[in-house]
Amino acid sequence: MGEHIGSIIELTVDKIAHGGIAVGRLDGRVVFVSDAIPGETVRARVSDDRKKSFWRADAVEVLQPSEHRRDHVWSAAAIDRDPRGRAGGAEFGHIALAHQRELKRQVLAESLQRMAGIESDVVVEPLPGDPAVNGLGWRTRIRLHVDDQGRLGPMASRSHSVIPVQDVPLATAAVQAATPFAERFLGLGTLDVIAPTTSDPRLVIGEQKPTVIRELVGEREFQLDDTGFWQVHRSAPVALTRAVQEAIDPALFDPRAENLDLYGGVGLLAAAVADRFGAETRITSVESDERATDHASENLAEWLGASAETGRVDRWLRELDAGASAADRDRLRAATIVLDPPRSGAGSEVMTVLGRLAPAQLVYVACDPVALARDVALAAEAGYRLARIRAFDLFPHTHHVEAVATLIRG
Ligand SMILES: C[S@@+](CC[C@H](N)C(=O)[O-])C[C@H]1O[C@@H](n2cnc3c(N)ncnc32)[C@H](O)[C@@H]1O
Repeated sequence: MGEHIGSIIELTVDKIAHGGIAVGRLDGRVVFVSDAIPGETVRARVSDDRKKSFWRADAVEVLQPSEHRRDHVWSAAAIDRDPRGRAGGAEFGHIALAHQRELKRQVLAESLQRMAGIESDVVVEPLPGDPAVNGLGWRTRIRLHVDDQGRLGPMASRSHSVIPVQDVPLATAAVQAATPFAERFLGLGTLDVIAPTTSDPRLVIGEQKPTVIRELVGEREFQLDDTGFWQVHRSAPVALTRAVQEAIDPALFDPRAENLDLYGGVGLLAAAVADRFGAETRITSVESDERATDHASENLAEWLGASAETGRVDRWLRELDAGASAADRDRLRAATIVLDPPRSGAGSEVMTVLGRLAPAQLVYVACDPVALARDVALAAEAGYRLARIRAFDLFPHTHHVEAVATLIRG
């Protein structure tokens, strides 16, 4: 093993796998090929032959292009570059935008089918305005790294080397204009460029101390740290607010129940729930980052029944489960629980406790289709069924997709 690395193979790829990599076969062996589109015949350079069952390779030449192939939206990531020198973060940039959504749909539908036994007719919806600008200019935040000459760039898509760039076309015009491409940052690890909705763009250099910024979602303002989590697409906070509001079955919603917003960040989705169901709404937002919880407390201050607590969701739920009185359990059974976990998903411990608490409905916001499908399958073991699912292209030109699923008992 190792003797095939660097060799050029020719193959046709026929499907897309989780992670946005195309899959083909060579002499019966599965090969995961980056920068290829299902249906294409490509020449690819083998990058990993350590496993018996599959190899990895990077497309270097397209022999029979897909009708969906386009010039890459980012020259720094294009196929004419050596694979090790291609910028990461836009791995679908060579695919027509509508077809990117179709490939994301396939991955989501296939994950639900394979892991949870669910046939779904989910579609991936573009965010308003994106198709008209070919899915560019959406990132309100970028993280760039510094190379050994102090230049700025993303990591290469398949290595840990920094690829110096002169543009970041997925970023908003404000972020692009504020990015100091010509400057040198020798010795500094990272540079974040952030364009908040209420103030000028700002740079966060290395491990700089956090500064409080404000973001507008519709008419509502949220405070947060410039180093903290916020949805990246300029339209994502509004889109997810509406999607979560619509995902809640009002017939199952009880404003006086023990409603929860798990993995709550600075309270965006707790506010979405309280905004929809009014001043009486009780909801607790749970988040592990203490500073984010402090901001959430401020952001939720107008609702008397809304609060924010710092805690790891698994531990917090375990303690809730262990200490709940009969009356608490009734309020939890009547609850709507929104959860928006990181990429790894909620996982079995959290889903098991949720199953025991048996809330009326779960609204699961997911940024990873496989983690979602696994957790939907775990919820099914606890008696929940997938009542509704929508998916959104919150990350055009990447393989990422966001889904909002409603799970109800019975
Ligand atoms: C995908 S973000 C969602 C934040 C929020 N719902 C929003 O839309 O702005 C996930 C959040 O979960 C937090 N988090 C990650 N792991 C956690 C854990 N085990 N327990 C609690 N919070 C966690 C992160 O700090 C982050 O704020």
